[in-house]
Amino acid sequence: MNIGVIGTGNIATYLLEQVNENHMADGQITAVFGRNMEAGTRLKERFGMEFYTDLGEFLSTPVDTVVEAVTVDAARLFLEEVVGHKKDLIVSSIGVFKDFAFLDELAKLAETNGTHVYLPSGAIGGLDVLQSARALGGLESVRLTTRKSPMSLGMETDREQVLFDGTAFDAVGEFPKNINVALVLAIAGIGVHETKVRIIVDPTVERNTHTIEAQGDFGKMQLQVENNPMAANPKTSLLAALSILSVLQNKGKSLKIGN
Ligand SMILES: NC(=O)C1=CN([C@@H]2O[C@H](COP(=O)(O)OP(=O)(O)OC[C@H]3O[C@@H](n4cnc5c(N)ncnc54)[C@H](O)[C@@H]3O)[C@@H](O)[C@H]2O)C=CC1
Ligand SMILES: O=C([O-])CC(=O)C(=O)O
Repeated sequence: MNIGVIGTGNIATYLLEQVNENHMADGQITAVFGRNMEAGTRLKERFGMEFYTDLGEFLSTPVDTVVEAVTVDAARLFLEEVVGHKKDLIVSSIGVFKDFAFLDELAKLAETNGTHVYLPSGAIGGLDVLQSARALGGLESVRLTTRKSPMSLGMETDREQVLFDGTAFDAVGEFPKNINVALVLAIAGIGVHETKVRIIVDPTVERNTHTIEAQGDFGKMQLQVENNPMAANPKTSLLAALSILSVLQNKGKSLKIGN
């Protein structure tokens, strides 16, 4: 598998380390697209892939799978063209699907082009439970409580404070770099306006902690992940990068685990 990566930041660099240096997936990152020439040249020298600042040129290379690792706003600019070029797509910035119609469009384009769009579970879990729970429409409520350190939220404070309490839709609008998890939860569950989100800044925690509570015909679920932040970008949890690596590892396999 020839893999392309959009982005030259933390997740992009982590994937280059794990795939090209440590051979932790069945394939090679052969091309990276980004806007930062200096970062791209540095990555090229270290990991041996090609670097492109032109998206069309990047997509004309023989990559079969593209990983997006930029930002919610930048993802909106690039994703359609990736699927349009008949590439499989793995999305990190799930917040881009706050516009649900865009996800629908992208999925239809992928179907027409015979490709796949992957939404990794990222920095959370429980998506299997939510999808099973809603199989007959009986999932009633989903709530996410996210607790992060001031550093992870890019702010300074010495007291615990609820920064946001509302819907997944509004959460992504206000915290696009911190709450992609709310969107994947909404997509797997009951939607962006029905999924409730609370974001708390807490100077006593080091880990990015996500607690998911769901209820429905199936019963109840409570799931908490306490994520170690990544050194290169403490806004992002290691589990988020690992989940993309895991999609790459499982992609070609005949055995699928979980729904
Ligand atoms: N799904 C999930 O659970 C999670 C998703 N994320 C998301 O994953 C994405 C990547 O995260 P990191 O690598 O940690 O972020 P990062 O900030 O380290 O890297 C993002 C890179 O995107 C580049 N970029 C921004 N706008 C661009 C544009 N218009 N064109 C080209 N490049 C552009 C920046 O230069 C930067 O290098 C972010 O959107 C982040 O919010 C992060 C954590 C969890
Ligand atoms: O990495 C995390 O813990 C969650 C995060 O930033 C996001 O969902 O955007």
